[in-house]
Amino acid sequence: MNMHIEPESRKLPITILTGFLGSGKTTLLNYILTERHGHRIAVIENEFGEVDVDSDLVLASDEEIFQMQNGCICCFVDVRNDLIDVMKKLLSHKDKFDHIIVETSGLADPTPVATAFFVDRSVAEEVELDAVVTLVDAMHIDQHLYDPVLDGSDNQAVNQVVAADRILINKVDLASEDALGSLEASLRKLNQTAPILRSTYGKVDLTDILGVNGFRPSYVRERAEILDIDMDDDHDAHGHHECHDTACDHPDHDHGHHHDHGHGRASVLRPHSHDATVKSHSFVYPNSFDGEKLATFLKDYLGERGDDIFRTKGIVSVANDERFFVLQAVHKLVDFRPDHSWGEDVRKSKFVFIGRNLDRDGIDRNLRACLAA
Ligand SMILES: Nc1nc2c(ncn2[C@@H]2O[C@H](COP(=O)(O)OP(=O)(O)OP(=O)(O)O)[C@@H](O)[C@H]2O)c(=O)[nH]1
Repeated sequence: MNMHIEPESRKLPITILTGFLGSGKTTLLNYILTERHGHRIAVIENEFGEVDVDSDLVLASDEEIFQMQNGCICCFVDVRNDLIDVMKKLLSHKDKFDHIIVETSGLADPTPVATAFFVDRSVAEEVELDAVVTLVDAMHIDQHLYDPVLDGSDNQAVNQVVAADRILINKVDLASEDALGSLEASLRKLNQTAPILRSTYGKVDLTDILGVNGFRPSYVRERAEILDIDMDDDHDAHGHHECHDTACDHPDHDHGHHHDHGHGRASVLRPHSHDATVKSHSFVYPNSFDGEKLATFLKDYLGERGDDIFRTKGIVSVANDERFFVLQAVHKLVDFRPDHSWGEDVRKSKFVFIGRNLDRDGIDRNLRACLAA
């Protein structure tokens, strides 16, 4: 008898995890990766800033983690093509996973990321978007939703809320019940349909955000049209590149001009303007720091300039201490604490500062002044 075996019909669900800088995406991811939930998850991360800090902060587990650091996932068609390449690799051993999470950088618009999965036909046949999950920092979101500097240009904090299929207000421990109520009301004005959930340190019932089948393709199609993204064209992996990210300071990226290596196709991505005033600067030092001096500098400096400096992260080697220290700051809120031992790893310290009006030389000078004698 001739048996006809059906090809695997179930598509691999993808969650796009987004949210402004410091909203708690990595925290939620770590919660997901360490929680027993029955899903086998692969993670694709796109970090903002050329020195990778996040991979040191994601808790190691059986899951597979792929870093994509060559630019902003929503701006660069090349990066979205890389996403497709990573996806193809994952699909080649898809028996190992039953869910993929794509964590966008904090300044990304999730819509161009979502469209990437429709553009490549071979991938589109095998995956389906489960939901765009947007984290909102209960303490800091207002200053980004109503950012006066962005008057008239694309506001990614707003876009992230508008595109959400699930909104997770995180850091509820830092906001009053009244503030949470009015935040919910303003989020509801931006997005009438997405369920709004609350969490502290990303702790949420995972069945509310994973495997929810909450994605709205019609919304993405509409928004793709506004962004001039052609979702019906089947692109080759490296066909087209438009670069407009003015924020990333990756050495390979020249943001002063517009370069387009199109091959005569219709435009794939019309430039959407990230906030050109937001920059990222990274610093790497081979020597160890005086922990107390550094902690004092960070508290004072960010206390003074933390309105403009949105996000600071670091992995720090502190003299006479076996452990590496983790720096996590969101605006003026600084957390600097020891983590586990360096073990065999080569000690070095790396910092990323993201924000407006960054004084690169001044930060470098100040950090050097905190190095151990
Ligand atoms: N108080 C409080 N702090 C939180 C909560 N969730 C996360 N944090 C802290 O907020 C900081 C930023 O969290 P991350 O998870 O790294 O944020 P992120 O969205 O991944 O940041 P980017 O990668 O820069 O976009 C860290 O210091 C976290 O420990 C929360 O619910 N309450």
